[in-house]
Amino acid sequence: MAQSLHLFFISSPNLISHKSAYSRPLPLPSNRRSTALRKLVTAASSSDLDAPASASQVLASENGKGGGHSLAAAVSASASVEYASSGIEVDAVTEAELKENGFRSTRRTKLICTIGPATCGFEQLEALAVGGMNVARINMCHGTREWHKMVIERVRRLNEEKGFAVAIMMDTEGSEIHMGDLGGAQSAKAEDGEIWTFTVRALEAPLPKRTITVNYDGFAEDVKVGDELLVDGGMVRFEVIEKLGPDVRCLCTDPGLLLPRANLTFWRNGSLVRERNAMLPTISSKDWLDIDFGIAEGVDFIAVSFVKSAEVIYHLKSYIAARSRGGDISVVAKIESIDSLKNLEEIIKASDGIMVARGDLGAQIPLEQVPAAQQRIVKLCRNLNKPVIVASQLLESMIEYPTPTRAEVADVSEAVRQRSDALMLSGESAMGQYPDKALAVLRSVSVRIERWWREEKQHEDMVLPGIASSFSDSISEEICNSAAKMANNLEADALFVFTKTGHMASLLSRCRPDCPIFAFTTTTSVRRRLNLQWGLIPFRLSFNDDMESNLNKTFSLLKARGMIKSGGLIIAVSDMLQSIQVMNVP
Ligand SMILES: Nc1ncnc2c1ncn2[C@@H]1O[C@H](COP(=O)(O)OP(=O)(O)O)[C@@H](O)[C@H]1O
Ligand SMILES: C=C(OP(=O)(O)O)C(=O)O
Repeated sequence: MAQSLHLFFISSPNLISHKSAYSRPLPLPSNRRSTALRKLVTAASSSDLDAPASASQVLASENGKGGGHSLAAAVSASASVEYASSGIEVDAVTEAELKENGFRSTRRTKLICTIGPATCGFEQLEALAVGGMNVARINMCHGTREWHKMVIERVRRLNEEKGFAVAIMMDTEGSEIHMGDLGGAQSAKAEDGEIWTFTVRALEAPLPKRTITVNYDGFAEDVKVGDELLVDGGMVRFEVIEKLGPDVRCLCTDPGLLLPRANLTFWRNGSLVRERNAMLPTISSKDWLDIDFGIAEGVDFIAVSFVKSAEVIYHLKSYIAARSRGGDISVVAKIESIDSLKNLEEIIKASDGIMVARGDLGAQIPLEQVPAAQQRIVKLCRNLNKPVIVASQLLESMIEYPTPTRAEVADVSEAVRQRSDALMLSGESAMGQYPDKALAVLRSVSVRIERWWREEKQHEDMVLPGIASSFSDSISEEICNSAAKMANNLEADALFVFTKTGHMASLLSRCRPDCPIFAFTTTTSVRRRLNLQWGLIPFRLSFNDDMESNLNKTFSLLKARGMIKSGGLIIAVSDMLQSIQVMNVP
C-alpha cells in the first residue's frame, strides 16, 4: 500500500502554485505560526452553519484565519520535499459532484437522531438533516419492517436529491425483556401505590385496565415475590407482590410514565437478576431476520444490543461479509450490561464502533457508576481507534419541554469534552415534541464546547498507543500522527485525506486535531460511514493516481462550497499514491 504526506499552501482562488521537480529539506516553521508565512484563510464564519438557506450557502471552517501565500510543498513518506512555483488550472468539479456533495458542517461531534413517529415524514427528516443529523437510527424494537423500509427510502432520497450523506444505523432489539405495546396507547401513567399486572399472556387490545404485557415467556416463572421491577432503567419502579400463573401483580413504588416496549429488569436483594439474561442469545431469531432486512436494505451500521462478548460480533461480521457483497456494513456493539463492561476491550477490538447505551447500562450498574464507565469506554475507543457514541437521556426533558435543563447541557458538554465521536437522541427525536430544537441544542453545545476545548487544550499532546497490526498500517499510523501534529503546530486550516477504505481518515480523526479534516473517498458507502467519526467532513469524488489533479479538484469543490479560501494552509495525506518500497541492500 502506498502513502504520501503533502503540505500545501493555496495561492489564489483558481490557481495553485505547484512545481514538483526539485527537493530540499522543508524549513518547517517553529511551533508557533510564522506570521511571515501565514495570514491565511478568512473562514466564512466561525459558527457551525449546518443549515444553508440555499444551495450556495455553505458551511465554513470555524477557525477564522486569513491571508495568502504562494508556497506549495510536498513531503513524501520518504521525507523528500517538493516545492512548487508554476501555476496550473484547477480541475473542474462536475455539476453532479457539486450536487452530490451538497453541504457539510465543520462541527466535529457527530449527531445521531432516532427516527420515530415524530420524525419519519420526508420534510421532518429533511429538517433534521438540515439541522445537522449525520446518522439516522432506526430501532427494530419498535415499528414494522415496512415502516423502517419507508424511513430508509426517505433518507436515501434526501441524500440523492439534496446532497446529504446521512447514514442509516439499524439497532437490533436484542434479547432484552421488555413490555408490550400498551394496546396502542402512546403512554400510561403509573401512580404511587397502584397495583399493576404484568402478564405473559398474549392479550389483544384493548388491554384490561392497569395491565402490561411482557415479551418474554419465562418472566412469570423467573420473578419472585419481593423482587423490584424496574421499567426503563428505573424511570418507574414496582415491587412484585403476588404471582398468579402467567400474571405477576406489582405495587407501584416510584410513579412515572410507562412507554410502549420499555425495557424491564428485576432486582433481588439489591442485585440485578441476570441468570436468565445470561442464557438468552445476544442475537435472537427475530434479530437475525432484522439483520437480513438491514443487509438487504444496505444500511450503513448495525448496532447490536446487549453484547456480552467479542464472539458474537465476529460471528455477525462474518455473517454480513458472506451475505452483503463488499461487506461494508459496520457493526456497532452496545455497551449496556455488566458482561459487556467485563469484556470491554475485546468487544471494542472486535467491533467497528461502540455505543455507550446509558439507558440500559444504568439499569444494570448503579447510576453513579455510569459516568466513570462512559469516560473509560470513550477513552478506550479512541485509543483503539473505534468511533464511540454517547447515547440516552442527553436531553430527556426536551421530549416534553422546548428548553433543556442546565444539567442536561452539562451532560452533553461533558460528552463533547471527552471528545466522543457522536451524540445520540432517542425519545427526544423519535417521539418528542421538539425534535428539531433538541438537535439544535446538541449542535450549538457541541460547537461551543469544541471551540472552548480547542482553546483550553491548544496543542495538547497526542500520546496515543500504537495500534497497527502490519508494517503498512504502521506507516499509515505514523503519517497520520505526524500530519495531525504538524497541523496543530503550524495551525493549519485543514487536513485533507484521500482514502479509499476510510482507514486513514479514521486515523486522523483519532488524533483529534484542531483543524477540520476533509475526507475524500470514492464510494458513497465509505463516505456515509465516515460521517459517524469525529471531525471528518466526508465527500465522494472520483479521483485517480495523480495527486496534483486530485488536489485541484478538491480545492475547487471546497472553494465552491466556501470551506477553504486562497492562502489557506492545507496538509494532505493519501493512502493510495506513492508506494513505500522495502528493498534488500544490494
Ligand atoms: N419506530 C418507532 N415507532 C414508534 N415509537 C418509537 C419508534 N422508535 C422509537 N420510538 C419511541 O421512542 C422511544 C425512545 O426510543 P428508543 O430509545 O430507540 O427506544 P427504547 O428506549 O424503547 O429502547 C421509545 O420508547 C418509543 O416510545
Ligand atoms: C440506546 C439504548 O438502547 P435502547 O434504546 O435500544 O434501549 C440504551 O439503552 O441506552
